[in-house]
Amino acid sequence: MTDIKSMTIDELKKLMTTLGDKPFRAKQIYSWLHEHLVTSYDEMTNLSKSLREKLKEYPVTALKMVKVQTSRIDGTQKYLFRLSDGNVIESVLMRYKHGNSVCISSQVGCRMGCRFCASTIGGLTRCLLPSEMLDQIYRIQALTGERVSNVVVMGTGEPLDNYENLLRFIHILTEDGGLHISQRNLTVSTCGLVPKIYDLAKEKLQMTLALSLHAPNDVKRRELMPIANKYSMDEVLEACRYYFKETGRRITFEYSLVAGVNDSDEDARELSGRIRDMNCHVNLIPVNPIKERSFVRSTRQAVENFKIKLEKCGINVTIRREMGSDIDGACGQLRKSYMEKTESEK
Ligand SMILES: C[S@@+](CC[C@H](N)C(=O)[O-])C[C@H]1O[C@@H](n2cnc3c(N)ncnc32)[C@H](O)[C@@H]1O
Ligand code: SF4
Repeated sequence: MTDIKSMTIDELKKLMTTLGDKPFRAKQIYSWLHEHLVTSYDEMTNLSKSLREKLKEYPVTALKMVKVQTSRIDGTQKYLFRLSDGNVIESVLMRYKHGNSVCISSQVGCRMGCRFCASTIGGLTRCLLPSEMLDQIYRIQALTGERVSNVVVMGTGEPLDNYENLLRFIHILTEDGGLHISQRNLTVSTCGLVPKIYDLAKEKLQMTLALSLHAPNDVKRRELMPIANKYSMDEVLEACRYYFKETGRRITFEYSLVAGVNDSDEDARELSGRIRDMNCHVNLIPVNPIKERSFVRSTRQAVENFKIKLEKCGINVTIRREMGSDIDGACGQLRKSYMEKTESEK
C-alpha cells in the first residue's frame, strides 16, 4: 500500500522507519490527514522540511470538486468529484435535524446490473480506494465547514464487491485519531453478496447493514436484480439472520416500490411472511424513474397501503423521506448526465 491516506497508523509507523524517521511522526501525519483534513504535505507544519520532501513520493489523495447542486427544498447537496485518474463520482450531503449525513460512492460504476439503477448503466470502471471513499466525506466537511456525523455507503457501486477497501475505510473512519465517527452512525447497503455478508458479520462491527431486497420472492427479485440468480432470497435472509446473531444489529431492508411490479397487497403479505420472524426494519422507497428504463413509481396511496399491510404483521416500517427531489434525482444520475454532456462536447 503506497496510498498514504489509505494507510493505518501501524503502516505509517513502518513507513517512517523505512524513511529513516521516528515512528511517532506517524501519528502526526495521520492526524493531519484524517482529523485536520489537509491536502498537502506543506500544510503539515510540525514535520521537518526534509521529511515533507521525502513524503512527496507518496501523493495525498484529494478529490477535486467539479460541480455541486443544492436543493432549494431542503438544502441537500449533490457533489460531483474528479479522481486523480479523471473519473468522476457522486456524493450527497443531507442535512437533518439530528446532524449531517453523507452518502458516498464505493466504486466508479457498478457491475451488478439492477434494472432500475442509473449507476450500473455504463458497467463497472473500477473500485474506489479507501482514501477515495474517505475523501468524499473529508472534502464535503471541509467545503461546508459543517461536521458530518452520519455516513451511508449507498451511492454508486456495490460496497461488498470492494470488500477489503471497504473494511479499511470503515476502520480509518471510525477509529480514534481521525473523524472518529461512531460505527453506529454508519450504514452499508448491499444488493446481497451472501458470502461477503458472512465475512462482514464475523468482523462484529456495530454498523447497520442495509439489504436491498426490493421483492417478496425469487421470481420477482430476479426480474429486478440479476444478483438474485446467484443467491436465492432464502440464502440472503439466512445471511442476514447470521449478521444479526453475530453483531446484535437489526437489519434494514431497502424496498423500492415499482408500480404494478412489487407493490400489491399480495406482495406485502408474502414479504411479511418471510421476514416477520426477523429483527428488522423496512425502508420503503418509491422508485426514482430513470430515463433509460420504463419503471413507474408507485402512487403515494400504494406506498401507504404497503406500509400498513406490513405494520399489521408487526413489522417496523418507514417511508424514506425524499431528499433533494428537485436536483438530479436517482442515485448516479448526476454523474451520468455530466458524463453524457462532456461526451457530447468532444
Ligand atoms: C445505489 S445502491 C448502492 C448500494 C448497493 N449497491 C445496493 O444496491 O444496496 C443504494 C440503494 O439505492 C437503490 N436504488 C438504486 N436505484 C434506484 C432508483 N432508481 N430508485 C430507488 N432506489 C434506487 C438501490 O436498490 C439500493 O437500495
Ligand atoms: S442498486 Fe446497487 S448493486 Fe444494484 S446496480 Fe445499483 S449500485 Fe449496483
